[in-house]
Amino acid sequence: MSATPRSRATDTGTAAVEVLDEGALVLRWAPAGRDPVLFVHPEVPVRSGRPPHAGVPVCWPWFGAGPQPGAPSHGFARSATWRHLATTTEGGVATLAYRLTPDDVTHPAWPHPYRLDLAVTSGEDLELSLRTTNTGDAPVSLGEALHAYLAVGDVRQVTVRGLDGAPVHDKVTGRDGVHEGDLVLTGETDRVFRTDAAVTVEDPVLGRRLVVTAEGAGDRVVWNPWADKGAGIDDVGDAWPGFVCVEAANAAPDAVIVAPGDTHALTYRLRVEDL
Ligand SMILES: O=P(O)(O)OC[C@H]1O[C@H](O)[C@H](O)[C@@H](O)[C@@H]1O
Repeated sequence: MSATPRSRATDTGTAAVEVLDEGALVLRWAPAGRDPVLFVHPEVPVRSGRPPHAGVPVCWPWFGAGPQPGAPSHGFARSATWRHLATTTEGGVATLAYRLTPDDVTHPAWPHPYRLDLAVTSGEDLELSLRTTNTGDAPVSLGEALHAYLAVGDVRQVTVRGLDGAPVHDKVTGRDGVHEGDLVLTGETDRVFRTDAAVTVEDPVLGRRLVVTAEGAGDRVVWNPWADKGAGIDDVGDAWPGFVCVEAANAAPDAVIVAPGDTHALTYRLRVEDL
């Protein structure tokens, strides 16, 4: 059995946060007095060498299937061990800084020089800022996502708001269209919405509303595998009703081009409100 990955936990009294060095994955976050906001399977342990379906995986430098056959789903950053640069706390807010460069990991499917920085800020809100710097001398194409697993009481009872009017690609049916109204999930859901709108998840079971805002990302992805597909994912299994992924992404064909010397920033913010 593989080892438990190294994690860093900080509780400022305002919020508690835990981040794994592997994937720079925010595994847990909860403002003081609140239930956990991110999904983690209640019984299946997180293990080294296997990116968990939990917390906030960093998908980078592509989203979904890779540019070459055999390239890992969602890129190579989520299975790499990032360098922890610092943890600082000030006024009840903790910030953890992580970095990844080609000295740490490369992949033949994306053979470009880069510097990737993730700053995780845990206070009354959770904020993740993912900054990609092109340190080479040619433009690069970048796909990415901050793939948050939001913990909910029962995914069948939540209402996802904010997507009305957005062009949508349904990865389950292969169809394109325009989304109308609120989104209520009634089966396997895997949709890429071309919008940068704020998205809220109203959860009557836990009596709370999760508010997601993001910048630097042209897409919002909503995913839940439902029972059949969930059964084939060992750290989802029958816990599938306990989350909905609301991801901020630049998914193909909305990958971004980063010019030499430039930095592209993707920021994801999460807030909890009472219903
Ligand atoms: O199992 P993974 O590689 O972590 O991917 C989990 C899911 O991530 C995203 O939400 C994609 O849109 C889905 O198509 C994919 O199934």
